[in-house]
Amino acid sequence: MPIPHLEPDPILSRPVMVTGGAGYVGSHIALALLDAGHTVVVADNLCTGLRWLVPDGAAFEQVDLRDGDALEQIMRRHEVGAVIHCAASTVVPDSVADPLGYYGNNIGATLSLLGAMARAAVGRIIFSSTAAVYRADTAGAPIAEDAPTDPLSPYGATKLMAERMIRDTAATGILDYTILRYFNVAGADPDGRAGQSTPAATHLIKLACETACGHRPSLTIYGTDWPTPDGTGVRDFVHVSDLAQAHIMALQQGAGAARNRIFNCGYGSGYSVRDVIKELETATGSALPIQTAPRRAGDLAQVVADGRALADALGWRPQYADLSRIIAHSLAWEASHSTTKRQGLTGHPN
Ligand SMILES: NC(=O)c1ccc[n+]([C@@H]2O[C@H](COP(=O)([O-])OP(=O)(O)OC[C@H]3O[C@@H](n4cnc5c(N)ncnc54)[C@H](O)[C@@H]3O)[C@@H](O)[C@H]2O)c1
Ligand SMILES: O=c1ccn([C@@H]2O[C@H](COP(=O)(O)OP(=O)(O)O[C@H]3O[C@H](CO)[C@@H](O)[C@H](O)[C@H]3O)[C@@H](O)[C@H]2O)c(=O)[nH]1
Repeated sequence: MPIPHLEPDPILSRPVMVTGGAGYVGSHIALALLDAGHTVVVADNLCTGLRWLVPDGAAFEQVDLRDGDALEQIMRRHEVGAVIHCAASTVVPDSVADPLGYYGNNIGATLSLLGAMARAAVGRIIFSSTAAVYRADTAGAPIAEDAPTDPLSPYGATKLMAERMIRDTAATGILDYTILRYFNVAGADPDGRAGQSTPAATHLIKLACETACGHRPSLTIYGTDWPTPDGTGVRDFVHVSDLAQAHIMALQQGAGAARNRIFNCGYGSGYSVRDVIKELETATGSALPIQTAPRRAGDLAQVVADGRALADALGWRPQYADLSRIIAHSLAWEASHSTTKRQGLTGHPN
């Protein structure tokens, strides 16, 4: 059979813009892009991001995405070919307290970004979405991409609306998209180049590692009466470096298998809050100080991905699908970057 002649994808020879690239997930994506040989431009207003998390090899543009004119100029100046859109306000309870702030930032930034992409003829977007778009009563069994959506929180609603804006824009033919719905992101770069340093983070593994390193007095377990094997919440923790690889694959297959698709990003395995605590205690060799409290408003018993589509369609092969490695990498980052956290500094501690 003749071997088909595949044209090189012209988008891939141009720089990639990472919005939110000074944040937790975006900084790992920027590193993975650089490792894969791409030219990277980070666009971030540093509202929660940290300048020192932007890798040295990436260009940095401090810009609020809602300033569409500035964004368009940056895209033109760098000749950007594709955008990985991670920038957002991300804390679920904050979105309940301040829905208009969340709609303003997450919808406003995506609207402005899509407009700038249209004007600057940037033809591909990879979007950071979330498991929080799914309807709450789908939780229990692993969730596939065709499960019903109906977000519980304003945060989830902003992400679902942004997905819709992206799909409607793609339908006009001016760009292609891949939407990645992340489950619970955790871990840190295995080589210690990046990790979660967001001030006032709320994620379980981050807070557990802060407790293990003595930066907070105890970890609170929210709810011990969930209908799960040990009574605590169950989640699908995905290593941030595996997640970053999913973005590279989506970008590189954006004209093929990833074109105009939605994928869950999770391993399909659930671990409870108590599993996380046990794993951390094994890693440190000491007991973690713990308190218990009632269920947190808006929480679900179990949220686990059916992640087969990403593996089947794009060939995603996670390297760190193992809670002990996720915790080891998180702990190493927390221990080595403790100075920043303790002193509330924004500069790099080293
Ligand atoms: N961390 C998770 O568990 C998780 C799970 C699901 C989805 N996500 C999504 O992944 C993305 C990244 O999340 P993260 O955990 O890295 O959060 P983060 O807060 O560390 O990063 C967000 C970044 O976006 C920047 N930003 C926000 N609004 C901006 C604006 N208007 N203009 C320019 N920059 C702006 C911030 O400064 C920050 O650097 C978000 O879209 C989030 O919704 C994260
Ligand atoms: O101090 C803590 C923090 C969390 N938990 C529990 O740990 C689990 C995970 O909580 P958390 O790490 O806060 O993540 P989620 O609430 O599951 O939400 C995350 O995962 C979603 C995707 O599933 C994303 O959309 C959200 O942005 C992200 O915060 C839940 O059962 C919580 O009740 C505790 O018991 N104690």
